[in-house]
Amino acid sequence: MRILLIGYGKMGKTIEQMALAKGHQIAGTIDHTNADTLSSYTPENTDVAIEFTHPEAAFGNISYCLTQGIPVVSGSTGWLDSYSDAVQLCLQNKGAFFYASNYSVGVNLFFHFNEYIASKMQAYKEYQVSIREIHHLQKVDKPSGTGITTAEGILASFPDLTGWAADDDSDNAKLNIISEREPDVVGTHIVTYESEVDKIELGHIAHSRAGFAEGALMAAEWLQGREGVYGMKDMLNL
Ligand SMILES: NC(=O)C1=CN([C@@H]2O[C@H](COP(=O)(O)OP(=O)(O)OC[C@H]3O[C@@H](n4cnc5c(N)ncnc54)[C@H](OP(=O)(O)O)[C@@H]3O)[C@@H](O)[C@H]2O)C=CC1
Ligand SMILES: O=C(O)C1=N[C@H](C(=O)O)C[C@H](O)C1
Repeated sequence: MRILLIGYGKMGKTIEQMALAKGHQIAGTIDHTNADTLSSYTPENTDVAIEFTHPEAAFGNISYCLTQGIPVVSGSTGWLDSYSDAVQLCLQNKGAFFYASNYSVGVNLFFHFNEYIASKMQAYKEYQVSIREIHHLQKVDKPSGTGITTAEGILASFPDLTGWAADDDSDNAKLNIISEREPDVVGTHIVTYESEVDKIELGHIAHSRAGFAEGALMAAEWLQGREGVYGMKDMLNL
């Protein structure tokens, strides 16, 4: 595949290495220094775009790909207020759009187990549930996209909770997502159910960015020849 890397930072560079090792070609790379060159990419020179940028840039990049007919895989977080607009654009243009807050297969298994555990734990009101996410100091958004997806998986089974709160345990009707930033942490997510007498935890710790890159490349390959809006549950049959 000829892959356009929109975002050539930590993720873009990890995906580039892995894509080349698998025999794919890099159609081009986009960062702040050459953002104006995005308009030179079309389905004639690009089979798929993989977009890992920034909350402010993601929707514009995805919109460009969908209106031009370039299948797009995005992993950017912090822009999901515009997700339904991206879905509309994809459907209007008969395009192909794949989105995941986290491309690691391990995290998607964690999401699956999280939903199952929440469906059991909702009956045990003595437990207080919370989420903790820990990331590197360069991360610009909080809570993490993965933290929010984890919260949504819990909230589906907890009708008494009215939503999630970012770093705020003052409202017991909200699921608190605690965000911590520490040097060099790739991505850690922990769900805790705590009572007076004990504690149950489910966690995922990423050792490197390889799992994210592998999943994004798998999604780019899987998206070839498809039309519509997809996520990891579709690809992994979870
Ligand atoms: N879904 C998943 O599995 C994962 C998602 N992520 C998410 O992916 C995103 C990127 O992460 P990461 O690679 O670590 O971040 P980096 O900061 O390392 O890289 C971001 C890249 O995007 C470029 N960029 C930012 N804004 C613009 C813009 N307006 N126009 C063009 N290029 C732009 C930056 O360019 P420049 O360097 O010139 O500023 C840089 O090349 C984040 O939202 C993160 O949360 C991260 C890991 C896994
Ligand atoms: O910014 C990161 O690094 C990561 N971002 C994603 C998120 O916000 O969930 C995924 C992963 O945890 C790494």
